[in-house]
Amino acid sequence: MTPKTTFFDLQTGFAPETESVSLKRSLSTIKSIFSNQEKAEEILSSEDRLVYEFYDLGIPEKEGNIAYGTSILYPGKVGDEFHMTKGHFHTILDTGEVYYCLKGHGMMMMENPEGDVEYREMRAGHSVFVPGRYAHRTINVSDTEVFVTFFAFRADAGHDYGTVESKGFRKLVVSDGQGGYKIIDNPKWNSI
Ligand SMILES: O=P(O)(O)OC[C@H]1O[C@H](O)[C@H](O)[C@@H](O)[C@@H]1O
Ligand SMILES: [Fe+2]
Repeated sequence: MTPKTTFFDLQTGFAPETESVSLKRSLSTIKSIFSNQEKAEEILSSEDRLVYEFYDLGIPEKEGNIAYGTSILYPGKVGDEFHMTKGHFHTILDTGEVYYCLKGHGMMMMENPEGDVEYREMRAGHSVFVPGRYAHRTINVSDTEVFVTFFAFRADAGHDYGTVESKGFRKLVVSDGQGGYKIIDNPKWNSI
């Protein structure tokens, strides 16, 4: 490989000049992650919406490489639950990842197979190191502003979505009804 320069817009997170693709996750494709399924179906009965998108710069997934890009999480809620990413473990479980917030206000929610839960609030300028073994998802807790992060992790780590898809996360981040957020136990968390 040769060195690579990529411009990311600090306001939007977009990388307009690259040949890289932004992968889009609309509500219809991730609806099952939200706790209020009736609300998700109600929204989808009138129209689909883009929940987040992220850049995959196409760095080869081989040992020694670092994958990186931006993730752009649009504001919105499904019921009282804020827009969030699917979330995943890394296939190489003990793989850390670093996130740096470029814009907005969000949360990094993390949990490991032993059931330890950690979450960190993020605003522009904050970085969060997600340790190995922790599943991670980002959540946009603003009702109005996009939440933009830059991320980097070992390129061959892989994504394990299955565990989160079947069990969910132990905690949910929901509106407190007063313009803020609160963290609650996930009533549907499946420990089987
Ligand atoms: O993979 P998701 O849980 O849908 O999240 C989308 C993306 O968010 C991040 O920023 C990660 O570092 C990416 O590796 C990930 O694929
Ligand atoms: Fe990750």
